Amino acid sequence: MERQIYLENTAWQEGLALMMEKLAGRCVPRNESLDVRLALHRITGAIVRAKRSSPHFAASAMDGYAIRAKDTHGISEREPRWLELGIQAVQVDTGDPIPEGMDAVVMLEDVLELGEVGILLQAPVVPYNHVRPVGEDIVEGEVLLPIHHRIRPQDQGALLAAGVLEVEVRSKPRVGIMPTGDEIRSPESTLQVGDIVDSNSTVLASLVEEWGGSATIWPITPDQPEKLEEAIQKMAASQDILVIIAGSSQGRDDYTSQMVQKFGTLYLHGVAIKPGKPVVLGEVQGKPTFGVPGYPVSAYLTAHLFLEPWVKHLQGLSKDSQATLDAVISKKVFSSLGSEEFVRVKVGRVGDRWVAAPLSRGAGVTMSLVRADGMLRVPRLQEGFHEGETVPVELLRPISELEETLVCIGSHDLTLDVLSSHMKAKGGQGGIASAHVGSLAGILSLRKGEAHFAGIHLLDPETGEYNRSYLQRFLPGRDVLLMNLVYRTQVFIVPKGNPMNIKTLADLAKPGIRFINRQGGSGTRVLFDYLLQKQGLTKEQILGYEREEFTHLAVAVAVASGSADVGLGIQSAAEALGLDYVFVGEERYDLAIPQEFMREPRMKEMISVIQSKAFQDDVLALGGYDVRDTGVFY
Ligand SMILES: Nc1nc2c(c(=O)[nH]1)N[C@H]1C(S)=C(S)[C@@H](COP(=O)(O)OP(=O)(O)OC[C@H]3O[C@@H](n4cnc5c(N)ncnc54)[C@H](O)[C@@H]3O)O[C@H]1N2
Ligand code: MOO
Repeated sequence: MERQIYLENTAWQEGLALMMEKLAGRCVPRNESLDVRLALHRITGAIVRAKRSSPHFAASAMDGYAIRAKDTHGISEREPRWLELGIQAVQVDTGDPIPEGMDAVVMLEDVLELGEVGILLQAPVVPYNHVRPVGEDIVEGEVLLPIHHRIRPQDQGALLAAGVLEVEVRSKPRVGIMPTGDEIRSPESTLQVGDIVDSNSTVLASLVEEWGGSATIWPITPDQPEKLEEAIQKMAASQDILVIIAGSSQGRDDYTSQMVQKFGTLYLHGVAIKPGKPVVLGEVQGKPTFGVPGYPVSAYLTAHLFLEPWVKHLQGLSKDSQATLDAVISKKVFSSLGSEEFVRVKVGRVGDRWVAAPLSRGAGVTMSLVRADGMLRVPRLQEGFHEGETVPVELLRPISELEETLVCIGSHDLTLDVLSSHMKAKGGQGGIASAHVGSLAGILSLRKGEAHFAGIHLLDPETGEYNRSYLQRFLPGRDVLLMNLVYRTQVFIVPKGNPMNIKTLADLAKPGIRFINRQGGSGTRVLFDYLLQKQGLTKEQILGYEREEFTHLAVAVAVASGSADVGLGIQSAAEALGLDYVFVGEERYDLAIPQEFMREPRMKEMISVIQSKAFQDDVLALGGYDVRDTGVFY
């Protein structure tokens, strides 16, 4: 098969519009009749009218007595009147039919006296008093629901009350999802090097279900043209929409676009978005067909941009617009010209403004989608955003949750995640949104009003003291409290068995030892530079000094994967990955909290969690932590 090496660079909106223009008229919604009791969340395919009135008989609205209103004319407190039971008054309960000839109900509590043969009234009653007339709620023939209405529980109630047992709904669009690739394995497989778990199929199928479709995941198909051809034809025969995962790019085994061309029409290969550029748009046997890129974030995003409108179209719906808010961006976002880039962000409200902190940009980083509170779009003809710029963010979580979230910008520590989940366990919706930028950058975020607190561990080489002098230097005149979160053990993280026999800092300068560093401004970097200086070593003597990671875990991963022999980091990160370590020293990890946020209920909540035994026990279980001052203010 010929390799295509040209990808288009069309705006995604144009790609979608082109596909709609070619196919929308031919692919239209279908209806089916469904038992109302099974119709929750389905979309009505026609106007629904009442088959009978409700109530269908005049009914008492209260417990009491049915009477004739005219029998009460002239009654007053001074001239009460007896109505004879069985003749002028008949006892009824709420919902009972009104007996023939009666036209009003007096409530039990409005009856002055109940005698053997009658009831004594002291006020007149108007006709239809406490009577629900026929059709009070629903009149036969009336429109109950419009077309293209998503059926809710209360709608089901009204339909049944109105005698409607079967309702015309849109058939769920059938979406076939085909994972492809020689390296793709089903989730339960034991993985060999090079194998990748098929996570995309489930993500896409669940999205389709959320959008009202019915998804079927096809067996994993290897990168062989004959196998792919057979599968795609079978899928086209039974499904309304086809999705082929991976093989969208230009590699040796990327066949999707040729396949679409062979069995149908290729409309477009490649749009100007990042991630998700190599998406394939076309039709096979008249069915809208999508080749979504294999990288999980790309697959998710292209599904939202292209597949969602089609799943909705086949139900007669259009895509809902996303709620947005304006947020101040916490760090510069650079984006290359020419592509619209979708950046995942954490969002929180600090003081009276919203702050957005960008997350990892990699198309393979699924956790960026898990952690994201919102999506920021960088327009095609823009090279990004400046730090501090106000930008619109599309929300991926309810705003009520975000209102309760505390924003922590600063150094990374594993106990922050434990803290956040303890806060959620207590019923808090928000928890902590943390961005890991290093201690110094965290202090600067406090200065700019972009965080509620910062996690910091900055050693002052002059005094050997932690943190306080940095606050004085960078936040002069600001009232910022320091609370200890933990003492933690810094270690040299080494592979299991310590094959390079690293014992002291001096060993790091030995020839061939590859070090992995932390970014400038991180507390661990400050500590490392301090240790080097104390030892009389220079950075030139450390191989890999220039190679930087942003978190302790990333350093541990570099050691675990064999790309570095040693890194400086916290003991818990080494333990989390089953690595060995060499003790370096204990350091103080504090939370710096501006006084003005201490009044916030969510901050008080966090402090009470930090001071709880349950939280501290979980911290100790991580290993490498000491909680002797946890929750103590200095
Ligand atoms: N020379 C070029 N290489 C690539 C380009 C390019 O323009 N020139 N584009 C890159 C971009 S951008 C993307 S996105 C990917 C698209 O890749 P494909 O759609 O062809 O997919 P694969 O290469 O097969 O896989 C990419 C990645 O995704 C993993 N994958 C695949 N299926 C699944 C699944 N069902 N569940 C989870 N993960 C999956 C796969 O194993 C790979 O790791 O191409 C770039 N390359
Ligand atoms: O388009 Mo790819 O999804 O940028 O990584």
